[in-house]
Amino acid sequence: MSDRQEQISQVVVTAEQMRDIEARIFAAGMPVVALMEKVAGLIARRIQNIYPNPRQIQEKDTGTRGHGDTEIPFPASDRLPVSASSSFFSSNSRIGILVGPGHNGGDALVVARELHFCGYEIWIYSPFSKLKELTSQHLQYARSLGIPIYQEIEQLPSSDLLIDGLFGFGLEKNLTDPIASAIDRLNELSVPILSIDLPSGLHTDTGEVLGTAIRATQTFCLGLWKLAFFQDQALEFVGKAELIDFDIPLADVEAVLGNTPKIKRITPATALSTLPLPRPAITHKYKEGHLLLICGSRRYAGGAILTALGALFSGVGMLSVAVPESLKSLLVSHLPEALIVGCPETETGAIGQLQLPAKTNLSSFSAIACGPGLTTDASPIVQEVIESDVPLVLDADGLNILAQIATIPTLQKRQAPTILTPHAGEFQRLFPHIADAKHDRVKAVQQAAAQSGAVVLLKGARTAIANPQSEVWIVPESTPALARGGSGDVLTGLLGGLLAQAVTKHIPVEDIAATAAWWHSQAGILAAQERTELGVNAFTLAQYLIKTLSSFKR
Ligand SMILES: NC(=O)C1=CN([C@@H]2O[C@H](COP(=O)(O)OP(=O)(O)OC[C@H]3O[C@@H](n4cnc5c(N)ncnc54)[C@H](O)[C@@H]3O)[C@@H](O)[C@H]2O)[C@@H](O)CC1
Ligand SMILES: Nc1ncnc2c1ncn2[C@@H]1O[C@H](COP(=O)(O)OP(=O)(O)O)[C@@H](O)[C@H]1O
Ligand SMILES: [K+]
Repeated sequence: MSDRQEQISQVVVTAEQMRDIEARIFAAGMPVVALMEKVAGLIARRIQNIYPNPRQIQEKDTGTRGHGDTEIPFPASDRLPVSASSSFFSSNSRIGILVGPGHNGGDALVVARELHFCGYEIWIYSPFSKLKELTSQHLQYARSLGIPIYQEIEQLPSSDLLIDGLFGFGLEKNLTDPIASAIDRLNELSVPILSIDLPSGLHTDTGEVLGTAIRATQTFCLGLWKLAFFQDQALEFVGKAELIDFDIPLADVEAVLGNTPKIKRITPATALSTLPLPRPAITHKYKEGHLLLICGSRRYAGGAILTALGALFSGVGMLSVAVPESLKSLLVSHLPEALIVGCPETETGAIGQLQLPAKTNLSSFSAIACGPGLTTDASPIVQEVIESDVPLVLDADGLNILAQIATIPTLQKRQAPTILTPHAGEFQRLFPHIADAKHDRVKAVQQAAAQSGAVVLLKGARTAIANPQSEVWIVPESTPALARGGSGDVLTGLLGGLLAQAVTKHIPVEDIAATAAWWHSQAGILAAQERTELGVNAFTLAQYLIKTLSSFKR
């Protein structure tokens, strides 16, 4: 990947930012019509690559080279094998093109024309009577070529693939009938749908469904990643997401977003560069961070083991684990290398008092991670660590206790860095006044971090991390295999272990939170690839952490 591609792949934009970036390109002299040709040309070639026309394949096999036999500038890796690709199309490789009133429709019409010339059988669905001028011209030309055009949903012939160019980032208000019910009917056809730029009907920034939306099998996001692609609620509409890079100059991106964009996609390069690797040759265990984990109760013993395993695989120099006395022997048997601190417990089996080894206090540790499996009976312990001056990760019951004692005023008193790792339910308890949590996770996490002064890592299908300056890091890919009890405990341990190392190496806290979340998701992805989505229990996930890292480092 070139430096430019790497930088582009980190960028995430809102509709307004995308409009401003495009406006700069047009103002600099790039004709709108030329850009549309370029973008749609790339889309058309990509479609030929993924869904080769069986007629072309036949011609190739028999040595006759027909029109459209141009070089395809994409790797062939995701091209279907010839036999499979031939069978993707029933017999006639028929593609239906859905055309909206704006330039998303214009893009779709250029794709229609190009695929028509490549021998695909094309029909067009154009339900709007008023089109933008350029779109209207492309429709007129398509008509002149004899491509059938339908206005009514009832008239549509069958197809093997639909290309959705109804709306892109220009959609602003809710869709209403008749287009809304047409979209519902298109979704019911059980034909694969490839959306151009964005599944039509989704809000470009929040990913909310504006009335109704196309359920795409695959979406080609044009130019720069739009924010909707990383909002959980959009994922079931987006399908497989891919960026079509059409050479937006970095200078224009920077002019609109500034040198440090507010929202960034975490890439392998950014995540790996934050890891405390390589280790200096001359070091010792206390220089590589000392993490104190405070977790577990008689009721929740397993959570303590999982958190400790996550920490173990972070590579942290020293690991101490404070648990209720009755869990000590269990923890020792699972983690012979950790220092297990048995603590006096309450009647209910929660940690009643932190009893650290002689000559040790909380300030002896580089970082503390506290919460998994504690139960809310451990409230005094959580208050004690919050009052300490040690960098802190709070999760699970640590967060529930924080919510009980008032999140924002409590955190504002802290001097050392704090990372909160709530899932959506815990987030709601911590920040009940943040109304955006349900319809805009990214905005919600920004607000939570700004108000509390903590780094907030909001877990979900696409985990988002924000710092108090409202900068956001997004984990761009993950797997639902992680939706299992205990996966979050592994993350807390991993993050705690990385934080302890980061503190000694002066790595920014928010960067290490982003790296931990990315690593955790990648381990889930690799484990799911090898074991299916059903085979990734939390214990297994922890075992995949190091394997994942070495697969990237190779
Ligand atoms: N200018 C270009 O040549 C380029 C075009 N691109 C494409 O252009 C798209 C943006 O184009 P536009 O700004 O024209 O916007 P869209 O094509 O996304 O949609 C806007 C059109 O839909 C109408 N509309 C909006 N909300 C509606 C509603 N609720 N019900 C019915 N009609 C509604 C508007 O009146 C307008 O005509 C991008 O998504 C992308 O596909 C760019 O990606 C690449 C460069
Ligand atoms: N649908 C999903 N896709 C990807 N990751 C998910 C999904 N659901 C949950 N996760 C991840 O799994 C982990 C679950 O953590 P959490 O809710 O704290 O569970 P637990 O407390 O049982 O460990 C988080 O890292 C979260 O981001
Ligand atoms: K679209």
